[in-house]
Amino acid sequence: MTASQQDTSYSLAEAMTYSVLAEAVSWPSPGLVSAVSTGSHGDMDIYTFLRSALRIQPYYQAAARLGIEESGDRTGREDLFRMLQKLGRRAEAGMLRATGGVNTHKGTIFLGLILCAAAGITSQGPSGGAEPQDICRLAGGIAGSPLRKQLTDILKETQITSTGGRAYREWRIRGIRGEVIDGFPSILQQGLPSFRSALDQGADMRTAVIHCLFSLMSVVQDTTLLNRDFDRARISYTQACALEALDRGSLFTSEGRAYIRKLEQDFQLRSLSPGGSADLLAMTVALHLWDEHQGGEVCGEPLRYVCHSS
Ligand SMILES: CC(C)(COP(=O)(O)OP(=O)(O)OC[C@H]1O[C@@H](n2cnc3c(N)ncnc32)[C@H](O[C@H]2O[C@H](COP(=O)(O)OP(=O)(O)OP(=O)(O)O)[C@@H](O)[C@H]2O)[C@@H]1O)[C@@H](O)C(=O)NCCC(=O)NCCS
Ligand SMILES: Nc1ncnc2[nH]cnc12
Repeated sequence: MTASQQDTSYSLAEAMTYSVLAEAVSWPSPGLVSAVSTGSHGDMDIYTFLRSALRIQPYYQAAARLGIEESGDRTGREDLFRMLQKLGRRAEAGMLRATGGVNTHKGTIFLGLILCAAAGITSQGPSGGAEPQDICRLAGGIAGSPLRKQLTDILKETQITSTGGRAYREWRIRGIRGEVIDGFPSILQQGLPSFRSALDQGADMRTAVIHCLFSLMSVVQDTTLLNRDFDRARISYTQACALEALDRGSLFTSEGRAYIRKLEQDFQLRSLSPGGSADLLAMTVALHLWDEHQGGEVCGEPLRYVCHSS
């Protein structure tokens, strides 16, 4: 691997880690952990997320390197996914050591490794491109087939342990797997447009991040919401609340901000935590930063949007 390719893998991973941290610290985020709240969680706070995100960064870089290497010798997408799975399990083990056994970023690891690998591949293309739609489509190409097989296998299992697996068997809700299989429609159709629209209106990073969160919450089939109470109405309720927040102007109006403050209390009372939307939010920010900087140095120099919020 050349020095330039090493630099690219580092920059991709740095932007991904920045995005995971930006998601975690931003507020108000009903039910989620932030810099000012532990949301619906009694077992983790923002410092748990800081430790977890920094532990995961080397695995994001390793995934980007796998993508860069794959783009050269074409090891084949099934082999690449198998290597990412092994990396994902090691990253999860590292996360659990860093958090004392708490699941902060299981979904963020899964999504981030696949997207970092896809971004590694596109970075080696003729244009060195980092177009979000190209990266998301490629990510779906890497993981789609094995994930569709996982869903088929779930229907044959007698003992389903994971929430996502149960949701698929009971209601055919595909959750995180569906997002990847379909090439991240929630990000491309909702998350990225709302994030960029907020930034273009002059919003600071925190405001744009939270506006994007509500945009994602309004459409995502987030099976995390089923962890505490396996009732699919929790998904539709969360989507309806997010839509209402957007209709009232999101963080851009006093009415929207007042409604969101009420949601924070309501989600804690109902023990709702939209962790899946939080994962997709982090991925949205990373795709935006990659596109802004075409895989070059992202966080090492003042960014138009990041320094805007400083
Ligand atoms: C492929 C897997 C990730 C699938 O895992 P699983 O079968 O367990 O599926 P789910 O339970 O449905 O989802 C797992 C996590 O994925 C996030 N998520 C859920 N829905 C979506 C969605 N629609 N879009 C995107 N992401 C989604 C979510 O993760 C986040 O929430 C977790 C924190 O919330 P919390 O409520 O605290 O969760 P818990 O602590 O578990 O509950 P409590 O104890 O607090 O009550 C955190 O993980 C966030 O990231 C879901 O939790 C899995 O099979 C897998 O990882 N496989 C191995 C690795 C692999 O295959 N890698 C391939 C390439 S890397
Ligand atoms: N900020 C956050 N709070 C709770 N769960 C999460 N999963 C991902 N980000 C999260």
